[in-house]
Amino acid sequence: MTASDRMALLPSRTGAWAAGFLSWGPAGGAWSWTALLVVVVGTAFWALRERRRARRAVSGEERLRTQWSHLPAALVLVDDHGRIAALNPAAERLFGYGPGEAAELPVARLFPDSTAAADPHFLDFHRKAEEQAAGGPAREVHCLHQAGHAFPVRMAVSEVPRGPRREYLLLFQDNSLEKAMEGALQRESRFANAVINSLPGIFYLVDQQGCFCRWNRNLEQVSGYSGAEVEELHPLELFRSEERDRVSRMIQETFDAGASSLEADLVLRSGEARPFFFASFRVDLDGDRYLAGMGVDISHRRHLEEELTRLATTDLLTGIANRMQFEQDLAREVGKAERYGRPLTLIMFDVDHFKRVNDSHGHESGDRVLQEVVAVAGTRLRDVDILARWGGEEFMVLAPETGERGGFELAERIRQTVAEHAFPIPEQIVTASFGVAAYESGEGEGTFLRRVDEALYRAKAEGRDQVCRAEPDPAS
Ligand SMILES: Nc1nc2c(ncn2[C@@H]2O[C@H](COP(=O)(O)OP(=O)(O)OP(=O)(O)O)[C@@H](O)[C@H]2O)c(=O)[nH]1
Repeated sequence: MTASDRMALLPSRTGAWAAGFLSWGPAGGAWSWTALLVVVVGTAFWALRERRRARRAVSGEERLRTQWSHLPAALVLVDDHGRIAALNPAAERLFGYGPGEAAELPVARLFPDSTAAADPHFLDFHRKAEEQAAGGPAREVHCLHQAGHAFPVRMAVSEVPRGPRREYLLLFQDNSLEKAMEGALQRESRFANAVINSLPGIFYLVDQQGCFCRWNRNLEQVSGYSGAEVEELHPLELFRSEERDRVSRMIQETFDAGASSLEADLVLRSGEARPFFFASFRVDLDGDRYLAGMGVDISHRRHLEEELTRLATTDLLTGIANRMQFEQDLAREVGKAERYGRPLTLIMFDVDHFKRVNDSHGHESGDRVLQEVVAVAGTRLRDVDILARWGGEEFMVLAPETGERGGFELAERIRQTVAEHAFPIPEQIVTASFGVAAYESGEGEGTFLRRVDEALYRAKAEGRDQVCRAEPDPAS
């Protein structure tokens, strides 16, 4: 098929014109073909360029529109009359408006009255845009949801030049999640503080430099130090100087082994020392180590323990040391006498014919006599001497730093005082018999006791109301 044939296929008038054009010319139509080719190719290039340009323009606009629609941040365009020119979908969702619903509304509708009341220039977006451009921070504001509730957001404003007029782009970042987390954190912190403050004892958290990081109200109330003073305190300052090594070791042990406990006296601001039980444990937090712990006031327990010890070691009738306590004292003093070669004397005495006192005046009177014997004997003793009830109507005096002669004289003084004392039992003289033994190096408590007992026995046998010296131990 020739070109003419092809043209013939075109609609009649165009075909006729084209067929004429193509057959015109000196080269039998060849020039016309070339010209046509140039025109067609040129037109095609022009059309292609225009199409690309148009496509570029369209795609730029589309891209903007896509970004406007898909940006997670909420954007509101406001004209210089304070009317909303446009909201992106994120803004519509944030403020609760349907598509296009908020257009043309006054922008003030997006904020609660309280916001404007708090800042009369709040709606002066020009000023805000200038502040923002000068590096001012995005501000936290409250916005108004279409449903009527206010919510916190962060707002940044920028000015968009639009010919002689201005528009403002408001960018909102919903920080309600941030606020909710902040609130949750504050609640957590309040909860932790409430727990710490409701602990029955004192709570402390100390870092490795020995600074108090946290503590509860009890610590301030019990110690008498204010919060500001606690901040300046080193934990060791709360203990007596002689206990600081022990406390220091506990602190080290806690950091090394993870936990430890100790009983020590807490020295209060007033200077009073109060016994506490401390249980501490190590806390590893963000690469740092802390010592956390609790201290419980054990004054009551300590008092009960002391009371129990007193009851266990004291004779209830007379209030002096009982036999168990005396045996401990004797062992200790004998040990000292052996170690330092110092003199030690033991006196044992027994109320004479005490059975008769009971029989004649009753057991209660007998008790009173025993109490008065102790009181009377006590007047003759030094502070270092130990008076104890050995059992029944038998008593012991242990006189450290006292030889046989001094011990004999002491026993004689006690004997005389008892014999001269007016006991509350009419017509009956109360006397006592005494044995005295000076400690012999190496004999031990057993022999020492046996010798003094034998001396007392002799005093009884030889007529009572007298003092007898102990014989030396035949085995020594
Ligand atoms: N009231 C009273 N009597 C006690 C107590 N302990 C022991 N007695 C009495 O002390 C008396 C001791 O009597 P004896 O051992 O016979 O000795 P004594 O009568 O003192 O005679 P001699 O020791 O030989 O001079 C007994 O009657 C005991 O009941 C006490 O705590 N209170």
